[in-house]
Amino acid sequence: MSLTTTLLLAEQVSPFIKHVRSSNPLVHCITNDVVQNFTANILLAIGASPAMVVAQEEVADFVKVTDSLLINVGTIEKSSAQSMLLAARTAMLVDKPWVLDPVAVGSVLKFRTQVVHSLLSYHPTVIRGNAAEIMALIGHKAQSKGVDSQESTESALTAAKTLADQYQTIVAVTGATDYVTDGKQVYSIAGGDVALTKVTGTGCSLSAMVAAFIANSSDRLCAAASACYMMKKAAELADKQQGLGSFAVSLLDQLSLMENIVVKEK
Ligand SMILES: Nc1ncnc2c1ncn2[C@@H]1O[C@H](COP(=O)(O)OP(=O)(O)OP(=O)(O)O)[C@@H](O)[C@H]1O
Ligand SMILES: Cc1ncsc1CCO
Ligand SMILES: [Mg+2]
Repeated sequence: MSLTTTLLLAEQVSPFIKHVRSSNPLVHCITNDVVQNFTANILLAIGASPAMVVAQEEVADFVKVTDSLLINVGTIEKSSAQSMLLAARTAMLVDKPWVLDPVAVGSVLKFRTQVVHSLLSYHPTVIRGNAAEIMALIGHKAQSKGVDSQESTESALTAAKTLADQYQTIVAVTGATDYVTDGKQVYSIAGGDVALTKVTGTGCSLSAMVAAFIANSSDRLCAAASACYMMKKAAELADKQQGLGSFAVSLLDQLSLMENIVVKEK
């Protein structure tokens, strides 16, 4: 299976950034306890409206009135798992785009792995994960350390294409270079900064950004890739001199200031 990889260009990204700001999508987030606040602020910075609604009694009704849904299994428990399954099933039934972030899925953490496999049957629009997570989803052995990948995205590219084909979905596998594929086409996005791996929740928040970008979009592949591009570009522009705390704030600043991709291609 050899597919050509296309470099995503700045001019392809700008319309998606503008679309999110002008349409202000309501993004329903069922995400982990570590990243709730950071994720909400990142969504606000790009012009989306976050809402963290988790109760089993509420998720089905809420999915129907939102523009997209994010499910992230990072700190999954029995009760939140039921909410995730109900929300994903509803999203499929009412045709709402949704993103699955399969945090730390794999052989060690059996409960989340089982739930993630059930969630896959509800047809996620996009799966966004690091290399180890994407490899684990198709049963490949992958090196990871808790929530962090120790695999390159290049070694996960075949797994990403297989997964996209198998579930008729879009897979975004992120790392030093991000690859976004629907199994037919692959976009690659290089750059960013390694500082992104030193602040918790950048991947989780990127998954939320992908949810915002695919809302009300007819080109979901390019929309998902554009979200990846925006995160990398903001990290390049953010201040890395003052330490990681300031970097996290500066990343939010850069996302909030970005109206366009005005930076020259490398
Ligand atoms: N070595 C690297 N150089 C540049 N950017 C990177 C590197 N590794 C990851 N990134 C970027 O960091 C962001 C998060 O991706 P990553 O694959 O680390 O997600 P994750 O493991 O799910 O993260 P988290 O657990 O923090 O949510 C993405 O924008 C990705 O492009
Ligand atoms: C650190 C951590 N643990 C569970 S979820 C999460 C956030 C980054 O994935
Ligand atoms: Mg992750």
